[in-house]
Amino acid sequence: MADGEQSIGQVKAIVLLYDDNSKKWMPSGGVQGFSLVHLYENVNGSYRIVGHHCQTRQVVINFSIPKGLNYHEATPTFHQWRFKQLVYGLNFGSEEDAAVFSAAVKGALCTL
Ligand SMILES: CC(=O)N[C@@H](Cc1ccccc1Cl)C(=O)N1CCC[C@]12C=C[C@@H]1CC[C@@H](C(=O)N3CC[C@@H]4C=C[C@H]5[C@H](C)C[C@@H](C(=O)O)N5C(=O)[C@H]43)N1C2=O
Repeated sequence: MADGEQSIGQVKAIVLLYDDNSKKWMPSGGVQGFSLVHLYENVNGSYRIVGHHCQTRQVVINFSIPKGLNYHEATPTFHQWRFKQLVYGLNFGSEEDAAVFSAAVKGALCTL
């Protein structure tokens, strides 16, 4: 978390990237498993989705939310979005976590 940022939501989710060649969802950072995914709000009004893998502590996602992002809820526990040739997927541990995170992202999007 950079200075001037605060977490306005955190959930556990598996962070995935879609591999167009193999047509498969691959774990971001190459290691299967859950990450702690935060939605950070910056004092400058911007938002980032940042996730750290629970075992490796790697940063597996560091995504600045652009105005007008199409955040797609494919299923109650799998949400996804496209940005610059990348497709991100969040596979949540529960429908509750998914709903909490989705509400936070949609709340952020409506301020952009
Ligand atoms: C117009 C457009 O871009 N549309 C995108 C979706 C989108 C819409 C609007 C805005 C943005 C985006 Cl991104 C699209 O359709 N895309 C983006 C790339 C891939 C895909 C294309 C085809 C396949 C077909 C099926 C589905 C898929 O991938 N789904 C379904 C749910 C299901 C849930 C969980 C995961 C699980 C973790 C592993 C695996 C499993 O279940 O084994 N799996 C899945 O199979 C997961 N696809 C897609 O999402």
